[in-house]
Amino acid sequence: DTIVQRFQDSMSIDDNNNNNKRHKFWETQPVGQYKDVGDFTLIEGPIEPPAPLSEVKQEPYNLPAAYEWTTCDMDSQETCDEVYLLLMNNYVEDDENMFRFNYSEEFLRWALRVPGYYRSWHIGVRAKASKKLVAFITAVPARIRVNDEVVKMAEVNFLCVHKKLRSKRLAPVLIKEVTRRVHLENIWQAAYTAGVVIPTPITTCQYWHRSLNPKKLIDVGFSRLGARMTMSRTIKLYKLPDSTVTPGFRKMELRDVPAVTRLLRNYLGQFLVAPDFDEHDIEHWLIPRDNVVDSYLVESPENHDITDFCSFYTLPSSILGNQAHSTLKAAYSYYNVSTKTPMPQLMNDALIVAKQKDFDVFNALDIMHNESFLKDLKFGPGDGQLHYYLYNYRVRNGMKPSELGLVLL
Ligand SMILES: CCCCCCCCCCCCCC(=O)SCCNC(=O)CCNC(=O)[C@H](O)C(C)(C)COP(=O)(O)OP(=O)(O)OC[C@H]1O[C@@H](n2cnc3c(N)ncnc32)[C@H](O)[C@@H]1OP(=O)(O)O
Ligand SMILES: CNCCCN(C)c1ncc(F)c(N2CC(C(=O)NCc3cnc4ccccn34)C2)n1
Repeated sequence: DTIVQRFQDSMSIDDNNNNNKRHKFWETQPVGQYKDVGDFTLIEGPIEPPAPLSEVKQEPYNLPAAYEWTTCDMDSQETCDEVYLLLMNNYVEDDENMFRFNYSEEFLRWALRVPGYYRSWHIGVRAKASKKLVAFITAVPARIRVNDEVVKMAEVNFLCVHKKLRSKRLAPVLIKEVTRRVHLENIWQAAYTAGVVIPTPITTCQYWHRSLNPKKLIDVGFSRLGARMTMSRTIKLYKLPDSTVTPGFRKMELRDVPAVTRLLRNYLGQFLVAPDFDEHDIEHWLIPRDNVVDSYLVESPENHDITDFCSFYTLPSSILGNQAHSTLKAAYSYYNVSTKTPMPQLMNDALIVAKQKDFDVFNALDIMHNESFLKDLKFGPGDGQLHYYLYNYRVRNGMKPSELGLVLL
């Protein structure tokens, strides 16, 4: 057992070629573990059975003495302001710390007050002395179909610890507390996404970006001038018509909910993992809301059938340390269905509307059938990957992004 051998052992990647990072918290959780990858004896479905509610821990987990739990009532303007500011100053940044998500207050109310939501799942941590909000995590109920099983799940999001309280193992406490509160409602599975790799992604998606305001994107460092390209040539390359081209293309309205529900349920049925939306869900998630979500459909001029649908949500980013621009206005592709209008034409109309609304960039993941329009419509691959996770539910290995029909905010 020479020094060299010990060094080699420490540097060895473990047997199934995953990074040999220790996950002291995630190794204790009912999630696919790295050692399970490639083990085809494991069957699809829950990893642990539900526990009797009497066995669920009744009281909250312990926090460090200086901190206390708080439930964030998003109906309260004051609390909503606190949540907005915590996230605006401490939420997800890109690897070069040039941008930070700036979810708006109306977006947060939309994302959190969903049909059947539990206020107790909007969890904050305050410093006892100052009452300052220093951490946050949320869950909302959702019915997610995995293959042929519709499972009641919690969608977990907005996990955030103030920059000054990082690397103190607070995140595992927040995750255990939201898990406990979800268990109290007799729900045993969850879905979540993250830019980080933890045990174990069910699939990993690539972000693609379509420039709408290339000059600003280059000025702020979001994109770079292409080789052998001038700025004027770049602006011309991304130019879009002033108005949409598809006959019957119009904004979605309340009266369209039944038809859009049928269209979207039918479309999402083909993916391995997808939401099981009913009309109430569709009304909440897809009726247009200024600065939050935009939805359009194609109503056939002949017989008034609704044949196609497209939608995107508004998620600006703060631009950190740029004199000329403070905000990047980004649209994120949401749910799109094409049964008559070719996907590239439908999504080009979405780009045209986004440009009309002064968005700087239109982002899309390579999930569902998005690959069918990404290249045609001049999207470029981004540097950000988004990993999808299920908690306490095993899916068969090697799911592809194109088999995924779920978009989290
Ligand atoms: C049945 C119901 C179940 C419900 C729950 C389902 C699970 C939900 C899971 C959450 C879904 C969230 C979905 C979103 O919101 S993804 C967006 C996450 N938020 C941000 O990135 C905002 C900026 N960053 C921060 O605020 C902090 O860095 C956070 C809070 C992220 C970590 O704080 P900090 O940096 O101070 O670290 P620590 O010392 O406290 O803790 C270190 C431990 O935490 C693990 N870690 C780090 N980042 C993440 C992450 N994004 N998901 C899961 N785990 C994460 C890490 O691997 C390590 O564990 P292990 O590697 O040693 O094992
Ligand atoms: C938990 N909810 C997951 C979804 C949150 N979403 C939208 C997200 N999660 C991770 C990402 F990697 C990401 N990307 C969009 C791509 C992008 O635009 N990258 C440049 C950029 C501009 N602004 C920011 C802010 C933060 C990170 C990268 N940024 C990469 N999007």
